[in-house]
Amino acid sequence: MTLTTGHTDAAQAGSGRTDLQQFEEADVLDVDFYSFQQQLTSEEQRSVAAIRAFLDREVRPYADDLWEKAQSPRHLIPGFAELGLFGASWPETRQFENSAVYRAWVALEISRADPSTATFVGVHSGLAMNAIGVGGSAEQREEWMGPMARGEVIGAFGLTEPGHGSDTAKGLETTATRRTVDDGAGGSRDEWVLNGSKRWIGNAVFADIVVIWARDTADDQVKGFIVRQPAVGFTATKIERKQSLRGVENADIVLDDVVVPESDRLANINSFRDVAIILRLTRAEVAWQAIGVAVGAYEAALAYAKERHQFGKPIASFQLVQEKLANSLSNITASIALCMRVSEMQDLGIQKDHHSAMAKAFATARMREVVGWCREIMGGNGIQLDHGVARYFADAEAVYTFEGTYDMNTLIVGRSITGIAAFV
Ligand SMILES: Cc1cc2nc3c(=O)[nH]c(=O)nc-3n(C[C@H](O)[C@H](O)[C@H](O)COP(=O)(O)OP(=O)(O)OC[C@H]3O[C@@H](n4cnc5c(N)ncnc54)[C@H](O)[C@@H]3O)c2cc1C
Repeated sequence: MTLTTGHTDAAQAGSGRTDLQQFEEADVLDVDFYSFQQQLTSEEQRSVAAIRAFLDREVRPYADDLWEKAQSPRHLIPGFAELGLFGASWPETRQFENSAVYRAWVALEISRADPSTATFVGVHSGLAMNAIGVGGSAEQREEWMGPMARGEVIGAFGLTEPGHGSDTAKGLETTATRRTVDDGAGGSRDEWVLNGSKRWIGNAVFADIVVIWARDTADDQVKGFIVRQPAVGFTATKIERKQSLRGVENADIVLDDVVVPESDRLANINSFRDVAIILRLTRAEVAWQAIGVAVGAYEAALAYAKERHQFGKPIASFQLVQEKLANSLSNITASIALCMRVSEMQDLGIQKDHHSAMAKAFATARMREVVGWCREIMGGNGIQLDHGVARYFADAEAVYTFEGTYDMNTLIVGRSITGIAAFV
């Protein structure tokens, strides 16, 4: 059934098209409202298009199902590797020279299709590969980066502990004790003994290597260790009954006298300051992931608003629904503008902790508003997986919290404004 709104503009009457048809044809349907993607090179644009097509084919149709079953999309690892999703920022593993803005759009696209899949990729390629890329020696990079880019080795990143999330820099309790042992051939070798526990560690139940952050009992500084799996004394137990990012398999980890050779200690990590370099890089990408969550919800709500009729009209014709759609697109557009600059600053080598902290706090707060409005547009159907918004609505909560909560990122910005750290 074709509906009109009774609008009688002469030009429109001449065109013979209804208000709804004109609305459908208008370019406001494109979420890249200010054509930000024009900044990508043609090679980057082609790659984003190929990734989007893969996601539409292989991820979108199954995302709700995996979410319900609380399973990671492990079967897609070869496809992701072929598309160059792993290690795209590193010269030794990238498929072509690319910008941080390109990688950011890729993060947005994956999250737009499925935030759990984006987190799975983010943990492996962002956190674990960056830990080795930033903190590893030439030999460690040589050993791990290629196999990780090809998806032959999957990584996890173990920082958070049951008692320490926001205060890991100060509070980290997991210990690393260095010792020298007889090598059985008349010489000696150095090794480390790790003890403690970790919580929320993504991919850890099936990862081939888990980067564990622990405090050196000799100098009290945080060091990083590549723990090869399986390892004696290491257990990872899947966290069940999550209600957000269910497609990410998170684990509680126990380290009970886990022995790691000195050659598997990340050679260039000397304190938590070095860990912060990794978090700065990934935090900016999580801001883009948040935009993808908002876009996914917005697109589903927009389609629904045009289909769903109440009072004899599509609900998209009601001013209050249009306000929610307009505010959602404004939030998305403002977040993209902010995050574009942060990504450009990364390429320019001038991105600081407070820049990515502001992007993460801002984009996740705007995302949370968008998923709320989009859920509301769907009425009762908004709480059911089948209608396309509920998953984004639930997933937004974890994205708001991990890689530094909204509060902590805001306080990092506050520290840069005032020179006073409110969180020590
Ligand atoms: C789905 C998911 C995946 C994750 N994946 C990983 C992973 O792969 N690896 C990993 O290491 N970690 C991971 N995390 C952990 C994540 O980084 C932490 O949850 C996050 O840092 C917050 O820590 P917390 O949950 O312990 O909360 P807490 O630190 O206990 O914070 C609780 C509340 O107190 C507030 N708060 C704390 N301190 C202050 C302060 N000084 N001022 C004001 N407010 C404050 C916080 O903002 C928050 O609202 C993951 C978490 C989730 C949910």
